[in-house]
Amino acid sequence: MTAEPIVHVRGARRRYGTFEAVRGVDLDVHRGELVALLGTNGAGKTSFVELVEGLAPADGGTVRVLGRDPYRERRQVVGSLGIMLQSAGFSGDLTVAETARTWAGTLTRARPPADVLGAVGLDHRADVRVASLSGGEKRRLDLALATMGDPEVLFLDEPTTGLDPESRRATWGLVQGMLDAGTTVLLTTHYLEEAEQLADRIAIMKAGRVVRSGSVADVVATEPAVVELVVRNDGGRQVTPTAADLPALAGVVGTPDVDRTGRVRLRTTRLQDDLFTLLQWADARHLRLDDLDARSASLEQAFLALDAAPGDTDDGTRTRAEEAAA
Ligand SMILES: Nc1ncnc2c1ncn2[C@@H]1O[C@H](COP(=O)(O)OP(=O)(O)OP(=O)(O)O)[C@@H](O)[C@H]1O
Repeated sequence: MTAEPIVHVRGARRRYGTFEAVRGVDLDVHRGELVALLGTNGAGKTSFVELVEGLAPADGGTVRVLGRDPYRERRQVVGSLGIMLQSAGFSGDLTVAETARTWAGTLTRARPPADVLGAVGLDHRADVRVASLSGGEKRRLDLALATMGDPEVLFLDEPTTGLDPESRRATWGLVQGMLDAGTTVLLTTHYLEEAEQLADRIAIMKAGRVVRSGSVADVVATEPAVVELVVRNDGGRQVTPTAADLPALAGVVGTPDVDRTGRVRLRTTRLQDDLFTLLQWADARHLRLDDLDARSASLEQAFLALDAAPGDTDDGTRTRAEEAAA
């Protein structure tokens, strides 16, 4: 039997007045797994994550963390959660060390503050006032505090925004270490590379709904691969085929494009089958496929295609755009 997911959400909804920011979201996160929530600005990620963090009540649906309602049974779960918000709002007057010690005092069990600050590379800044930290250093302090209680479940809302590439990689290493130790993580991010690096599964939100979810490979597979090539005859001379000269391809999307230089470019949902057909076609005609470049879509291409696709919002509630138009 599959163990109960650590985070289990069905049909979650959240409204601000008449505007519905979270519109029936389902999501499971299993023990030791990292799920990354992606989506453009305003997609509803933070509004959703706050429901799971127990910071706001859902206006509909079921939200469970460690088997409990994180809002109504907050006292029972809060000690097992680590929460890194987009802006934590610590007092700027305290030093980094004082902030860490104060935070440790609020936890039932806390790792030594010096260890936690060391893990995020802030040990040498311990005596600096929080107000004097750079944006990236503040993010790292937020992460240190979120992980100080060795949480079973860690919520990270854009944890590496504003970090330089080195600190970003250091953060990924720290999160990976926590995953290896069995922590369950729900992460929101705008960095697709971060999701590719860390996530077991991703969920892409758009206008309050999850429009695609699965492993990165699953999500990327929904977007056509691209094939580019130049055709030459057996004497090495370039031949410029028209789209009609090319063989029928089972997975081709749209019409193959032949540019001014004779380079053929097509998109296909059946890369292997269509490459095989093209190679057979060329072989039978004593042609060569030169400069052949066949590549699966990137996560960025899949993400942008989903964002560009028209949304389905016909359920009686208003999206932001509909609100503005009303
Ligand atoms: N307190 C609020 N009152 C009214 N509308 C809100 C409130 N908080 C968020 N919204 C709206 O809800 C929608 C979703 O916002 P949310 O912050 O959840 O998106 P997000 O995906 O986290 O965006 P970002 O990537 O920019 O952080 C947006 O249209 C936002 O303007």
